[in-house]
Amino acid sequence: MENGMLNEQGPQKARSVIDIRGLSLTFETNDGPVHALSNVDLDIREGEFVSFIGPSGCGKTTLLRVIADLEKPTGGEITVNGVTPEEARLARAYGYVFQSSALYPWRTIADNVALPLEIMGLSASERKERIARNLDLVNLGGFERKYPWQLSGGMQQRASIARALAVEPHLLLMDEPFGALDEIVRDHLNEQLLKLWAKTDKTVVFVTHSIPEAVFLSTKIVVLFPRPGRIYDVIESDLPRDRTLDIRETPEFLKIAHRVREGLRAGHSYEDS
Ligand SMILES: Nc1ncnc2c1ncn2[C@@H]1O[C@H](COP(=O)(O)OP(=O)(O)OP(=O)(O)O)[C@@H](O)[C@H]1O
Repeated sequence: MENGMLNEQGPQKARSVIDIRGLSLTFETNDGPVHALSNVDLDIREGEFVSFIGPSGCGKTTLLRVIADLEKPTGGEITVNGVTPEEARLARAYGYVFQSSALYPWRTIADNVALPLEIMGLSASERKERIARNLDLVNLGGFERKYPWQLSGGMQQRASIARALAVEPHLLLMDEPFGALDEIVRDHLNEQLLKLWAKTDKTVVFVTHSIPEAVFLSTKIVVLFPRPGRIYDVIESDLPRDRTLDIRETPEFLKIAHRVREGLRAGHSYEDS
């Protein structure tokens, strides 16, 4: 089963941001080759919120890292904003949010957000303005002088999102940013992230293990399969873009969640349990 329901509301006509054709990546290891990705085709358009979901080891993080030019593919084609991932990285085309917040404990929240801006060579006044604006966007205004260890896990992740946003990329790459948080905090951050997405009109690529998270957030859900890592299903969501958590009780939501679960079941092996 590949390529599903067509989305009448989706941004089909929008500009292509990520274009992937026949992409493969094989890691050579002491135990032989690991086919992390095999023959992946994917088109991500401006303004979409795309989630990668699949069993452990199916290549979700690897695919995100290829987009970010943190891994080189061994076959196929990929463009990001119409150029190579390396050119896109050098042009600071994306912000990257890691699984753990990856904030520097010896820097205040403001100084953590400032770091990429210092590397970009922005002036002190421009840095200050961007720090304030992006901390406000994630509701962390007033926490500039705190150190990461003085904040909760959810606040730390919001700070790392502010840091990724501060370079003002149109593309946000997020690798399980809320995976380590409890469900209530995760729900709250999911809502905030959707609001932020609506407000800033970014393209988001988001890795998750959670079906409700993927369905709640996404305009498109990509279900991956392991050994070798490949795309099993692409689901274009027909949920309205403007959503609140209540939508999770609706038949439309449950229908999509069911289809994602079917895909995950098909790709799951009991070795993973
Ligand atoms: N640097 C590496 N060297 C060798 N093998 C690797 C490397 N990085 C990833 N792999 C392998 O590639 C496959 C895909 O890994 P990846 O981390 O992308 O999966 P994932 O779907 O993100 O998994 P998880 O959900 O557990 O984070 C796995 O079999 C993994 O062991």
